[in-house]
This record gives sequence, C-alpha cells and structure tokens, in this order.
Amino acid sequence: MPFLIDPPLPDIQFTLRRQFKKRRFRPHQQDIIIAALGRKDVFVQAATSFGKSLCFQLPAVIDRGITIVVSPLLSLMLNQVQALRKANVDARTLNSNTAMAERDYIYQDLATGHPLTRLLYVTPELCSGDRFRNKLKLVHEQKELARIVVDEAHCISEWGHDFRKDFKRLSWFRETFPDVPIMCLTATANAQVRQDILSTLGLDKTAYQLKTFTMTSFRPNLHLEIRFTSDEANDRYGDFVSWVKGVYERRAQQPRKAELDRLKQRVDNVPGIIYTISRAECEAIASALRRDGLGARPFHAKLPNDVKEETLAKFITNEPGYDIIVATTAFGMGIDKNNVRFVVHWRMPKSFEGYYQEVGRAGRDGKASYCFLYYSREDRDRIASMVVRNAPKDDGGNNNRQARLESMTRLVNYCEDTRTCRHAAITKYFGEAEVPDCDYACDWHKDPQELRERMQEGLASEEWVSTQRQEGRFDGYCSD
Ligand SMILES: Nc1ncnc2c1ncn2[C@@H]1O[C@H](COP(=O)(O)OP(=O)(O)OP(=O)(O)O)[C@@H](O)[C@H]1O
Repeated sequence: MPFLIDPPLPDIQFTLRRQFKKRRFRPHQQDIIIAALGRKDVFVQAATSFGKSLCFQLPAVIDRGITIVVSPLLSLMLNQVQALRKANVDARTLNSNTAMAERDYIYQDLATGHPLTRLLYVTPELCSGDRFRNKLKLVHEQKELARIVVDEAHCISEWGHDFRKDFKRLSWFRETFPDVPIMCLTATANAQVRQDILSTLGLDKTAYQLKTFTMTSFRPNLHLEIRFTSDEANDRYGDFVSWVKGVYERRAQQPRKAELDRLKQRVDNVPGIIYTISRAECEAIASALRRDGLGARPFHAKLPNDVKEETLAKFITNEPGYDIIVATTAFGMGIDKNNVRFVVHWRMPKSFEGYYQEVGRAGRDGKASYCFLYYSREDRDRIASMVVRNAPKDDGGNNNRQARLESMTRLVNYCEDTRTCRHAAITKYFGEAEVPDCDYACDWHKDPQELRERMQEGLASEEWVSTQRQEGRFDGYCSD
C-alpha cells in the first residue's frame, strides 16, 4: 500500500489556491477530496460543469505517488494535461498519438518505480497492454501507485449510451492492486449504469470502503427549448440565422454596446456550438453561415489534427471568425470553455445522455445560456434506423442495442412532451426524486400553451411520416 498521508484541511485549501488558482471549493468538492485522500473508493455523479476534474487532480497533487487517469477521449486528455502543466503540475498523457520521445520518457519514468509524473492520462486500450501493466506493477511494488481514476465512467456499462468494451477490462486494476483506491466519475448514469460501474470495477465487493456522491444533474442557467420542424418546412437555417442576428442586433444597441466596448468585446462574439449528425451537413452549414457573414467553423473527426487544434484554440480564445463551431459529436464530452452562450441541436441526438452532455457545454460560467433543439419526426425515424444499424454486435451488443434504443426513445418522448418542465424531465431521467426549481428556464415554464401550439403546427403528421417510412425514405441515413 502506498505511503499514507493525512493532510490537514489548510493543506487542501492552500493547494486549491496556490496550484489551481481557485478561491474556494464548490459545494461537495471538498468532501469528495477528503474522502479520496482518506483512501476511500469514490463514486461521483454530478452535473456537467460541476468541477469533477478537480476532485481527483487536487488529491493527485497532495498525495505521494502517481495517479492514473483513464479517459475515453484524446481531446479531453489533451485539454486537461495542458491546463495542469500550465499550473506547474507534472501531468502527461500516453496514447496512440503520443510522440516517441515523450512515450520513452514516460516508460522510463515508470520503470524507476518512483515516477516524477503526478497524473498520467491513458486510454482504456493502453491499460490492457502487457507493457503498461508490467510497469504499473513495478510502481505498485514501490508503493507509489496512489490512485486509479476512471473518468466518464459510464463508458464501462453496456447499459450506457457510450459503452466502450475496453472499459470492461479495467476490472484488472482491483484484481491486481486490491489496496489501491479507485475513483470513478460521470455526469450521465442511471441506476443500472451506476450498478454496472461499481460491479465491473469490483467496488461493490468492498462497499464499506466506498463513498458515493450523487448530486443533481440540474443546470439552472440553461434555457431549454424544443423547436418543431419537418422536412417540408425545412426552415432550420433561416430560423437560426435570424435568431443569432437578432442577438447581435440587441448587443449593438446602447447601452449594451458601450458596455461591450468597455469590456473590449465584439458585438458578434457570442460563442456557440451547433451540433449536427453528419460530416457533410457540418461542412455545409459552416460554409453557408460564413457566406452569410457569420464567424462559423466546422469541427469533425475527419479534419486534420492541426486544423482541429487551431479551431478549438481560436474558439476558446474568442478569435474573430471562430464564434460558432458547427460540430459532429466529435466535439462532445469534456469541452471546457466557460462562456459558450448557446448550443443548438440541428437534429435530435442519438441518446438522452448525449443531449445532456452536449447542452452541458453551455453556460459553464453559470450565466444564462440558450439551448434549443430542432426536432422533426422524420429525423426521429432516421436516427432510430441509424441507432439500430450501428449498435455494437460483439460483447454486450444485445444489451447495448436495447439500452441505446431506450435512451433514444426517452429523448423522443422528452421532445414531444408538452406537459412537463424540461429540467424536471432531465432530472427524472437520471433517477432523481426531487423536482428542480426551474425559474422560467424552459419553454414549458415560459408558455405551455404556446408550446402545444408550436408542436401542433410544426411537426409532420404521424400518418405522413409512416407512409414515408414504409417507402424506406429514412433507411440509408448515416452519421460520421
Ligand atoms: N472550486 C472551483 N472554483 C472555480 N472554478 C472551478 C472550481 N472547480 C472547478 N472549476 C472550473 O469549472 C469548470 C468545469 O470543471 P470540469 O471541467 O472539471 O467539469 P466537469 O464536472 O468535469 O464537467 P463535464 O462533465 O461537463 O465535463 C472548469 O473550468 C474548472 O476550472
């Protein structure tokens, strides 16, 4: 077992201020950190933008030894490593893109048994390899393996929307290092997914040493709205452009303009993300918006890495021409820009959790932000056929197919529901008993009657959609 320390509270506060440059903890962060430093296994479920990363980064800085962070996305690892290195924390990442020299350095560092690296971000695939496993055994023998962190832990569960089968193999950690604490974190787990995470990682066998923190998924500053449309109306583009230009016009009026000038902010620097389903649509919307004088850029998996990095960097630093990112889900989990003022779903996402994750990119500074989703019944059928076709067919395939269909169906119900607060529907989905206190932050609270009328007028009839479906009109749709 690694060397134990029992840091007094002032050390934790000091590290928060000195290393992480934060003035105070957000609610619950300190309790989670104390549980981790007390060598408990920890399960954290909290809303998007809660500040989950700090809950393992701060203990990693205080504790002796190395913390291994398993994360599913390369971009997410890179963001976190860059931020930590800026804060003078020796954080690194080992993945398929790591340069040879850095890879050699990391393996040599691990081979000493006393690594200097504080946090090492790795992919689940890497954790299955003998080379990495043998090095970790060495570090463990030297009592220098402080903690294993599984970020985006819902990827473990085949009942989750984002199941990755290499996450299942993370059971190796508890089997091999029973004395090393494990922390897992997610924003999107229902009861079944939570149970799956705990049993896969072996944490349910020693429940007495597990501390569970489940916080609300409610994000009060997100204004949620569904905009109803149909293939025939085909009005998304015009609707969006007039909405965003309206926002710019309001910002151009006094006294707002004088205030923006004082803050050295452009009228059109209203950062936002538009999520699309396909790469072709993503490119087409971005170029159309640019032709209309808006600063929009595409972001999808097939773009060269340097273009993606430049786009992300310029979006984050509010460069002119990079105000709106039109993205596929490649631009999803973990993007942490604090002033994203809107998230638009051009089409319905494939899962409820995906929707929650994506709107969660907005308003991370706590200020009001606008999220609307263009919903059509034709898209519903296209996406359903896509979900069925793309569900994994190997390990866990059947359960996962069922889970994905269920999640998509729940999102359809959410979109067509005109009798419930949107925030209440979300918290209910994640199993919360308490109804959140939505302060007119959804279309139902703003005007339930208007919502019903908009739906009635906006959607194609079920009869029409079903005829189209029988003719196979929605079958060949694919995303990338
Ligand atoms: N105590 C704090 N004080 C001020 N800012 C904080 C604090 N804790 C975290 N933050 C900031 O909040 C933002 C969100 O944190 P983080 O990226 O860890 O969120 P998250 O919970 O992982 O969200 P998601 O699930 O959406 O990725 C970051 O910019 C982080 O620096």
